[in-house]
Amino acid sequence: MVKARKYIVKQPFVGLPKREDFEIVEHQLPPIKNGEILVKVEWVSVDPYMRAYNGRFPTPYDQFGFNVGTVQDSKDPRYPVGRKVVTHKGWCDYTIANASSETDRVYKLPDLKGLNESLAVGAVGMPGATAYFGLLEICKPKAGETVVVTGAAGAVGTVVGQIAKIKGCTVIGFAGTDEKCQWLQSLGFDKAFNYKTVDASKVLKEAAPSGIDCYFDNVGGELSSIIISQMNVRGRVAVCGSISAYNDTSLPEATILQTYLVFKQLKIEGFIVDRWLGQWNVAFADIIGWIKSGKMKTQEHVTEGFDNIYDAFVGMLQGENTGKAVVKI
Ligand SMILES: NC(=O)C1=CN([C@@H]2O[C@H](COP(=O)(O)OP(=O)(O)OC[C@H]3O[C@@H](n4cnc5c(N)ncnc54)[C@H](OP(=O)(O)O)[C@@H]3O)[C@@H](O)[C@H]2O)C=CC1
Ligand SMILES: C/C=C/C(C)=O
Repeated sequence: MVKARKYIVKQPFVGLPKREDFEIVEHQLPPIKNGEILVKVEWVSVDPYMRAYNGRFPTPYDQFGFNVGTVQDSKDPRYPVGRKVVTHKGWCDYTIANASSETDRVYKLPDLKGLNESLAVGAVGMPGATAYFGLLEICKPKAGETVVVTGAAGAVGTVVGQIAKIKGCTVIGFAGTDEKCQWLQSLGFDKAFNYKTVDASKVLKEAAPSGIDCYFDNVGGELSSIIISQMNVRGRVAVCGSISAYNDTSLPEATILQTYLVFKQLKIEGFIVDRWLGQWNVAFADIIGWIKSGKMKTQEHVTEGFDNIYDAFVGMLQGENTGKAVVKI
């Protein structure tokens, strides 16, 4: 019998999630049954969707999310002892998973060719696939076009901007500190602006005098309205998320965008990365190749310790991370 720990969400979040919204529960895992594996978790991911999806589930629920671990015991021959796996079993130190369960979402760790295993919840995981398919399938950027990305210094945004550079675009990022903006420029972004201090409308007119062709929207809100208002005819917007509003308790006032959508004939499309679930490996192979060849750089914001997952989560929502926020268990 293995003693395990996990985080349970006890009550719906109101505004920024509070420590008391969670409870750490210690429990004995039963012996595994046929088709199950026992996994020792090594890396846990903290992501914005854990906030965004909170209202959809009745409480209490086990905090879901991707993690990386090693199979310790197995009654599934596809996943022998020692096999590295990704699961969606969330914030826990040991877990029992079933690879045939849609919610457990077990898959073999991709061949990372020597890269850090934690990347399997970042650039070579769900966030990387989000960037890859959202940009390439919805924005469809062409060489020479101008791409803007918000949330640019985060897990998804850093990959979006670097893929756009690889595709020959001019890339403008928005992020929440001057340090993040300097780092983005060191990655090859043509311009990066601190959305908290600049006049976004003004800096965009200067940085993209011929207008914006593609916008990868991670944040929503007024910043996105300003960006969309400066798009070129037939511009494409991939709406990935709206983190600026996840902690809001009331609907904010909104700029009317229809004028721009109509007269600029914009295409604006929301998406969930699972649309391309069967093709994630294609994204992972390209991203691993770009990292190995030096065309793409990754950075992680690592928090140590199971007891600190809540702090890592709230820190990420408040912008403490540069690159992907992960927790080492
Ligand atoms: N559609 C899909 O399938 C998916 C969507 N997403 C979405 O992509 C977005 C980015 O996720 P991810 O890369 O994992 O997270 P990040 O690594 O970017 O972390 C979140 C970042 O959001 C920024 N942020 C917080 N509050 C605000 C605000 N009020 N305005 C602007 N930015 C803010 C912070 O950076 P800063 O310092 O710059 O403010 C923070 O670091 C989210 O909206 C998420 O929900 C993610 C995965 C899949
Ligand atoms: C799968 C993730 C979705 C969002 C909105 O973050």
